[in-house]
Amino acid sequence: MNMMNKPHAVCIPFPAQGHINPMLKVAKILHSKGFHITFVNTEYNHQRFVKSQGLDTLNKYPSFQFETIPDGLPPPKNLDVTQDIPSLCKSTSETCLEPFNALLSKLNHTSTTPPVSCIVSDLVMSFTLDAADKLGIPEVVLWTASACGLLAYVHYTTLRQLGLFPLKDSADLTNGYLDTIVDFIPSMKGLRLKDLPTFIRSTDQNEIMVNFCIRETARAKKASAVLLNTFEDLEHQVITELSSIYPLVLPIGPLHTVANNIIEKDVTFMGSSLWHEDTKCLKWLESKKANSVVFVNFGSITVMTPEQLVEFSWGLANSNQSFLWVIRPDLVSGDSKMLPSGFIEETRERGMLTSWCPQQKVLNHPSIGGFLTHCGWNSTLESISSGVPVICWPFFAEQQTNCWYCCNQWGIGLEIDSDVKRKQVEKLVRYLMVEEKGKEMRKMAMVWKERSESSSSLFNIDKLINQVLLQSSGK
Ligand SMILES: O=c1ccn([C@@H]2O[C@H](COP(=O)(O)OP(=O)(O)O[C@H]3O[C@H](CO)[C@@H](O)[C@H](O)[C@H]3O)[C@@H](O)[C@H]2O)c(=O)[nH]1
Repeated sequence: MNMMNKPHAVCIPFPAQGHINPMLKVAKILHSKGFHITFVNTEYNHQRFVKSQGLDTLNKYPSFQFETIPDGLPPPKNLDVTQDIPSLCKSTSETCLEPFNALLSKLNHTSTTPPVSCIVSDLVMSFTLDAADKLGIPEVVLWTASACGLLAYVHYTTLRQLGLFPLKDSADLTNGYLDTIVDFIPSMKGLRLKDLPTFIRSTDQNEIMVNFCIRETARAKKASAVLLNTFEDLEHQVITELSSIYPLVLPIGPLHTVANNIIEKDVTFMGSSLWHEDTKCLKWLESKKANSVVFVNFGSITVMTPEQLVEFSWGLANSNQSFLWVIRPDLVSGDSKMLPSGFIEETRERGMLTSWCPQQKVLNHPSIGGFLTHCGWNSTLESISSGVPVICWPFFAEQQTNCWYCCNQWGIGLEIDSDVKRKQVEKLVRYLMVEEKGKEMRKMAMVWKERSESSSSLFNIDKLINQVLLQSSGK
């Protein structure tokens, strides 16, 4: 197709690793289907992206270009950290519309680029809907977390109406109140308040994240479609419920495996990590027996205390199992970030530590038998599509909801108490890796892997392109 006649999708993720990964997959899929792509990062993340991927890689294809807008925050001192999420939510919603409008106008006045015909935005960047409105082009929004997470956020308003948010007293955080069963969210019976996205655990009715989530999930109703990085079998009831709330809901996941079926070789070269990936661990995994290694990784945002680091360390050491543990440079809060003395010596023969790894490749390695995870949605879905059961230590946001589904609905998860203790880590790791029940969970995870491969997501991607993006742009 002549370059100037191509439909042109501007893809804009929320500026965090767990959002960039799935958006880049969508962008690559659309590129393979003939779209010209402009991928918009924040200036800060683009610098990190250039550092980890290399400028040549990013500039390789004229029909897949990168642009930036400022995030509205002062630049962090360190180039390798995840920025504060509430601050990013506030600043993107308050400051990004103007530079985004200016960027769209620039693209529309560039003679070598086809006019922008649609926007694919993160659902939590709803300022972009105003930009699409101004240009009279369609916008679809991508929800990068679980469908159950989205439905729970949609019901934040109900929690407020019922007086369950804000909490009456901070004592409610510890006195058992969070065990209250929530019975008013259709298709999500049996969850407790503590299984809902964590931002409602506050006595402040102006809590930034609660108000942000209420606003963004409501504004998404204006989009032409809501894309979900999940698959029908996994979250059927929740997806049906969401379809009664939003005009068009399209499950198109797991994006990382669906994309493998579609993406042309040309753009597979480009990774999406903001950190440099250490690939030595893949070699190390080669030396291990099938299903014998626990993979430990808490995503890009989780922060733990030095005490929690110590409990995990001794729990892993005492389990006597092999492990690959990713400790991000900013994983531990405070000044004392040391692993406990004696830990390295004790685990030298069976433990490997690194600071960032190619996670999907690791999870697909035959040596991996279990995943100790924070239950970020990408990690959960990557584990499911690799047939690997999980031990969950949810940190914040909708990770608690994902954990509940892993443990109570999908049969692939065990939960570690938030106040983590070494004894429980040791016990659950051994349970998963050695005991019969753990083997059953691994079989269940394999069932989900197969179901994820035969999902209707490919059909939904065609529907997205033919009935939404191309229809409305007249291409
Ligand atoms: O060493 C590593 C560590 C992580 N990853 C990748 O980084 C992503 C991490 O995403 P996720 O597991 O979802 O964790 P977070 O970074 O914490 O994700 C944020 O975004 C998710 C999607 O919206 C939400 O589900 C989470 O709650 C939110 O914290 C995944 O694709 C991983 O494969 C790597 O490639 N290498």
